[in-house]
Amino acid sequence: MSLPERYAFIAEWYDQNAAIIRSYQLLFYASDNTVEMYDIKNRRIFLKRSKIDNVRFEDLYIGGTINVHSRQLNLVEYADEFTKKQLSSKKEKTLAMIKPDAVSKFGAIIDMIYGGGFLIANAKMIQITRKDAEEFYQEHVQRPFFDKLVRFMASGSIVVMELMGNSAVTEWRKLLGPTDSSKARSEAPSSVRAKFGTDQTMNACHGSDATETGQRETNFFFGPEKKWKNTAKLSGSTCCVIKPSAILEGKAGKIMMAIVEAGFEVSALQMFHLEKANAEEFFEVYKGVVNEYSEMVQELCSGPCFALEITGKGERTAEDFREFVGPADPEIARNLRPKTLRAIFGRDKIKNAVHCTDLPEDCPLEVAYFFQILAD
Ligand SMILES: Nc1ncnc2c1ncn2[C@@H]1O[C@H](COP(=O)(O)OP(=O)(O)OP(=O)(O)O)[C@@H](O)[C@H]1O
Repeated sequence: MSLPERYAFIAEWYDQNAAIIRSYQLLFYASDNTVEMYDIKNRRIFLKRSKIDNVRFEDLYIGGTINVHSRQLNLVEYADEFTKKQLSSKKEKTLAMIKPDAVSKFGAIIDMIYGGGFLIANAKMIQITRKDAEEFYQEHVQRPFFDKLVRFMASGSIVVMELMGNSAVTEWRKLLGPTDSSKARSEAPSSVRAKFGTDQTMNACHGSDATETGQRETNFFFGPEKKWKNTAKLSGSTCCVIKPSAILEGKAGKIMMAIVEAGFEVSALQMFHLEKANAEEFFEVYKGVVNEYSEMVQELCSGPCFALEITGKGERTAEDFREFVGPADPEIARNLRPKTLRAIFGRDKIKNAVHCTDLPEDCPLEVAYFFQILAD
């Protein structure tokens, strides 16, 4: 199907130096994936029509963020009727939740989500209370399984995700399969619940059941009203960041699976859309030390990244994980340490799949940077 020519959005950028929000009209030409921008206030062209590597048609939706020349732009509105008409029904939002029984399989589930063509716009691992679960599942309060359900939902960590895509609500429910995991195994054997569900209550994942529910439920977990406690331990752990290019290449779920298969535990997880200033601050120790510092910063803020807190090997966690990640240059890794993460998933020195904390003494700082300072 050939896509219509031009989509228009209002994009906002928070200019930290001037401490003001600047607004732009952003045009995306689908025929050649080029972007053009106008500064609305000054009525001037801001960016001549050009190709921006990491901006794809899939990333353009209201509430989404894109990175144009190290500026993180928030897409806040459609800028014309054509774009609104074309995209509002297509770019649907839904809540996906990995329930406590399947949290250990989060990598495989995230891999199925990317494989299913969804975009993950937001994600975090949290622990909810029984009261939160009662509020979330209030429509089921009269059902006989209510007590069992809310007890189960508060029994361990969960991962909540905002999925975007064409008919995301229906498509995600299709991928989930029937509510009862046994029925899923007989009727939809390749579904998420068939593969990872246990029974009728412990059925691996949740999905919103209608467009309005998708809006309400994503707002419940990602809106401004509630604060959620992440699951980071903040000690005895190390930090891993799955870089934007690896996510773009669809490798995030596979990287997570490999980490767990190697015997590590992921005790916290969150998706971040880093501003350039944050990426610079996070990589500060490499400034003036590593030649590729600017490119590393550029890569880290070029799109969403996943921050993971890694535990599971006691006092050896930091060193063992560093070993498992392998040399910074994937080419060298492929020659010397072919089983390491970077050898398998890295592309080049900058797009080397993951960052991990180098020195054990920096682990608490790096973990805290994501899970205390940046986390909401
Ligand atoms: N008959 C039942 N016995 C036990 N638990 C049930 C039963 N029916 C539903 N549940 C639990 O309550 C949840 C919500 O039920 P609902 O009918 O909304 O199912 P669903 O829409 O397939 O699942 P979800 O809303 O979690 O995506 C189910 O996912 C399951 O965990």
